[in-house]
Amino acid sequence: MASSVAHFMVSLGANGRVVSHGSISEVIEQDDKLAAEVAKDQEIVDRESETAEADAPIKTEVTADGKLVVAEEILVGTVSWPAFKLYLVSLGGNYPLLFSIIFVSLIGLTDLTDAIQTWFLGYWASQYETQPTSEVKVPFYLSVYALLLVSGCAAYSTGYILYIYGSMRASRKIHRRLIQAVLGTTLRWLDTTPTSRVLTRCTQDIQAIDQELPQCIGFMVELTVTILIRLGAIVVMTPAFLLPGIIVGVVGGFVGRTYMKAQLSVKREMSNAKAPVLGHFGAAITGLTSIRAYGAQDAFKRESLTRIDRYTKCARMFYNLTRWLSIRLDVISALFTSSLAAYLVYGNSTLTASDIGFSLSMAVIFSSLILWWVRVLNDLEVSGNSLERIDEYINIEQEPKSTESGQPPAYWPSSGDLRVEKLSARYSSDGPRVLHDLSFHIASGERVGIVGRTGSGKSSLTLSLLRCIFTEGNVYYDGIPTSSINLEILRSNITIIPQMVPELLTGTLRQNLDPFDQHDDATLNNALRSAGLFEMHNDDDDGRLTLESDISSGGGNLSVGQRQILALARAMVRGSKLLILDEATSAIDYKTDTLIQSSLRNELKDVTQIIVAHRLQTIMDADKIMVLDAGKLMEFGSPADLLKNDKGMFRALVDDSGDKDALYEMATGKL
Ligand SMILES: Nc1ncnc2c1ncn2[C@@H]1O[C@H](COP(=O)(O)OP(=O)(O)OP(=O)(O)O)[C@@H](O)[C@H]1O
Repeated sequence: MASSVAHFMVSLGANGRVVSHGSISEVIEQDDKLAAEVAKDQEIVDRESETAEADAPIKTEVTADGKLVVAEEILVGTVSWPAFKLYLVSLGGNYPLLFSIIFVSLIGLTDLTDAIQTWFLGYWASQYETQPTSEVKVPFYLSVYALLLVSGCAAYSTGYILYIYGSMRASRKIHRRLIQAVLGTTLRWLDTTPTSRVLTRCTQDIQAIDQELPQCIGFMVELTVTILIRLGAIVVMTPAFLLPGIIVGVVGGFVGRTYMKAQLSVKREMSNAKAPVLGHFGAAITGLTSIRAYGAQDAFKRESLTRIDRYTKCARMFYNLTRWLSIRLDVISALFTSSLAAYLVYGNSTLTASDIGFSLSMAVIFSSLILWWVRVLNDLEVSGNSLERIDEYINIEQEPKSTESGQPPAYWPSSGDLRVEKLSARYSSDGPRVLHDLSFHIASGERVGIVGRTGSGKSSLTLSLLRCIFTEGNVYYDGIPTSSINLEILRSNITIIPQMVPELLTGTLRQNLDPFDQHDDATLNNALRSAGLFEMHNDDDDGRLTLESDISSGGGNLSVGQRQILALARAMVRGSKLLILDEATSAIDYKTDTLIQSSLRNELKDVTQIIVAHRLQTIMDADKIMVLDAGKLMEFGSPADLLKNDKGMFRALVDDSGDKDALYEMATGKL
């Protein structure tokens, strides 16, 4: 594979030592083992390229069906009532209405006592104008003032403590529902939704629900109540200012709406412009070595600056819009306050000096709060969009939930007997069928190899056994139809090693093999041995893997082959009656693969094994072989029987293989 680009080659042994080095032909000459592997590799590459060419029309057809359509992301401007209701209901627990009334009343009480305090100070001061100083009952006024302060504080803290508890409950509840919805969704939804989008919902959007949204709602309630109480106080003192007050509110609201509409598209543009800046930066960091190697630093810098410029333009516009809003609202509030002041000072008002002072103080606060109100409303809409998006995810399609009747008898499954009748499958309810009326029977403990061209439906068959995709027909596992069993029970009784690179978790090898600490060391070590891990290195190797070896996130510190071996060991430890291996040993060398297959054969005798393999050697000694083509079952029988059929597909596959003779020997050796 490397021969077209490499001039120099280094061959490494299992212990990481250099076995031979030099030009490609020299190394191959020196190392017989490598020479044999190169020859085999070449055959596989040749065969695969032939298969790929033959498969090309199928692939195009598949793409033309457009089965995998990534769902479009919804960007909403205003928060819809259902989404808002979700939050309010979670906030108030079992009594959302009562909760809202109590919270708003307590905040109202706080504001009322605050307004009365200001008025009371004026009233107290006015006593000195009508009575001699010595007759003013200072302890009385001081006590009333202190009482007002204390009751204001008490109402505010009670209201907020209640609210904080409510918002924590809402966060927890919404988070739990989101995670449950994502974990319980269909494979189809996961297929069509990019992981990054799910991550954003579970991190950025949840963060908005944890922090910004409750803050905004709390502020909004507080500001609205404060504004109404201040306006009410002005109107009580100067009823003529009811109309101007309402006009200020309406004009302020109108300016605020205009601002919000304009800034929404600017903000959207800003976030569109931000992603490319971060994306480009991330790509530059990842590809730093290549950038330096090709001397492309300047080009990258230029591109980065162009993207930053685009972002800055939007950010500047956003800043200007904020200025636009502040100037208008400041002018409106200044007009309101100054006209009220002019009326109170020069009009024929009968108010006392302290009442005039009180009214003016209320007017200043009232008009300054309008700007805040608009800003908080805007923030509420932004964080409300997160709520909207989470609400959308909470309502995504779900797999069937567990029911009482889906509980199988305690003895189930006592065997790995699998009977499939007229099984058809599709990836979406309206998508094309990928499996067509498959019927077969696999007796308990049998090893069945599945072969077929790329796209023939091998992986789809394994997925339909686990009910991961839409199926029709019947599958009986140990005599019970899988469609009648709760999904979690069905899946916990079938072990599958899927086609992709196995995922491992950060922790020790032991935690990966036995996450619930249910097995002893002997069982775990046996599984590792059977899976072929100890075959890969000598006992005295420094880097030898043991149960205590650390595994980094995703198994990043292990080779793909080692990860596959661990996945196999994990499957052995689980002890299911049905084991499905979907190209589980594709990254493992021939020798280790042979060893794994023999231990699968010898140690898992009573386990039904379904093996999808890309090497015919892996499944040549299976009890039965299933040949699939375009989702149809073409052949099913023992390898020896299938080889007898001159026109058979399996026979053709074996005859095309470079190892034809060895394969025949393996198949007939079983006879
Ligand atoms: N996630 C998916 N969504 C929609 N269609 C799919 C999906 N995965 C596979 N298919 C389609 O199902 C059919 C069977 O694919 P499948 O992956 O089962 O084949 P396979 O035999 O396992 O191929 P390979 O050997 O390459 O793994 C193909 O037509 C393929 O396009």
